[in-house]
Amino acid sequence: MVPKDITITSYEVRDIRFPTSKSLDGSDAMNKDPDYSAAYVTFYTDSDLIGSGMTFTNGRGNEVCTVAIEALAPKFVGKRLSELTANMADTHRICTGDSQLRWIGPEKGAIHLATAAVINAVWDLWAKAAGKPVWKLVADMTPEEFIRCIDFRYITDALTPEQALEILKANESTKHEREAEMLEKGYPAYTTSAGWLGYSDDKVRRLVREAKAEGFTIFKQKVGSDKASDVRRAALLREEIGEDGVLMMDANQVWDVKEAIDWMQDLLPFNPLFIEEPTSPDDVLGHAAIRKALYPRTRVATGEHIQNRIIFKQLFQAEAIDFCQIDSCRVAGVNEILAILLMAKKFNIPVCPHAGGVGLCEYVQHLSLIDYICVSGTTEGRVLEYVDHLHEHFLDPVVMNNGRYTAPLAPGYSITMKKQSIEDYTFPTGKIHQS
Ligand SMILES: C[C@H](O)[C@@H](O)[C@@H](O)[C@H](O)C(=O)O
Ligand SMILES: [Mg+2]
Repeated sequence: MVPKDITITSYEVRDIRFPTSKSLDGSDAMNKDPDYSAAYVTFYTDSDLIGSGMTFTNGRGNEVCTVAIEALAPKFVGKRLSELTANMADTHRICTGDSQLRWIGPEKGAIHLATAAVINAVWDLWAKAAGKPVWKLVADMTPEEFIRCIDFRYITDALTPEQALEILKANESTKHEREAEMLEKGYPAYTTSAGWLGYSDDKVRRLVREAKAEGFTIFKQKVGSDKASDVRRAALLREEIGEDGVLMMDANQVWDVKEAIDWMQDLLPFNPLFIEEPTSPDDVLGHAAIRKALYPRTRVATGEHIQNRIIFKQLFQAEAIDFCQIDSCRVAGVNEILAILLMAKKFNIPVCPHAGGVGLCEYVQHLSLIDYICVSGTTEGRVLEYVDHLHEHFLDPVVMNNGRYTAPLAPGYSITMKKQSIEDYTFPTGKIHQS
């Protein structure tokens, strides 16, 4: 039974790790043997409902993030859901404005990853209480309710609340058409999981063929470790996907600015749509320089390590990127994402969310639907990342159909893990970690 207003009564934090390094799933030039991990929080309430949230890390990063979540979660105990959701911008500041903690951010690093976990858990609870998936909860908001979720501090020089309202109001009367279209067709996706760096050429070839048979036409290749093998792999991928297939490349931050420009000269003949994370995520002007040197032969994408809305603002202002790859749990959850979606719309940059990790596909399907239905109003030039790993651990896993995400219908944020998976993969006590 769901009482009229529910109260958070306690929380639990888990360090959940999946040994993906054994198969090199998720491997790239910077993260050679990642263990996909979730620093996972559950809010228990005085009802049957629970709020689930997580942030993504690789392996031992979980040790730090679970402690950071422990520092934030107690602030939510005793709070009524209605008081947290009445003004989500204020709820954001419960985490980002605590002067006992703010010094270790602000709004970046482990404390911000932890903020994402707890804020997303509130969204999960809110949506479950409303009986809707998160995307629908947001799609049903008025423009005024939508912008009440956003902390506009530090971004009003690029986007004012009034301008945000204007964007949302312009889409209001046609929202239901786009919602119906998404329910019918789903959101277009690309796959990264055929192209992990540590896979053999034979495995890549087999996985590309399988993905093509499943309806995928857009593929991402990992680059940046060894130029000769990048070129060989790119030729293999082009051969498999043909000139009509779309190829993306991802360097995961391994290069200096000039090195990125030079290295890409040998890969440009394979016609990559973009080069992702060519250099440090903090280097706004470096991205701008790389973009200037390579445009229009290829474009620049980044976002999975962009720490907050402020850096996204600067990337937009500096014309440093062509694709904005929001990450659902690096910035502070749905609230901050809404701010970034609106800025991207204003600067006319397509949003193609990052999803290479555990739970990220489950999260971002909601965000792309919100983007399409409420903010951008188009899927043109937009495609949502998909990786084919670990979905079986979630109660409401993503459902793919012909290379598209099917709109999720279950109430919540699709991020609640199965009890057995939580037990088995909790580090170090879970059964999976005993051998
Ligand atoms: C370690 C991870 O698998 C990354 O390689 C992954 O997030 C990747 O950058 C991506 O774009 O999906
Ligand atoms: Mg990437």
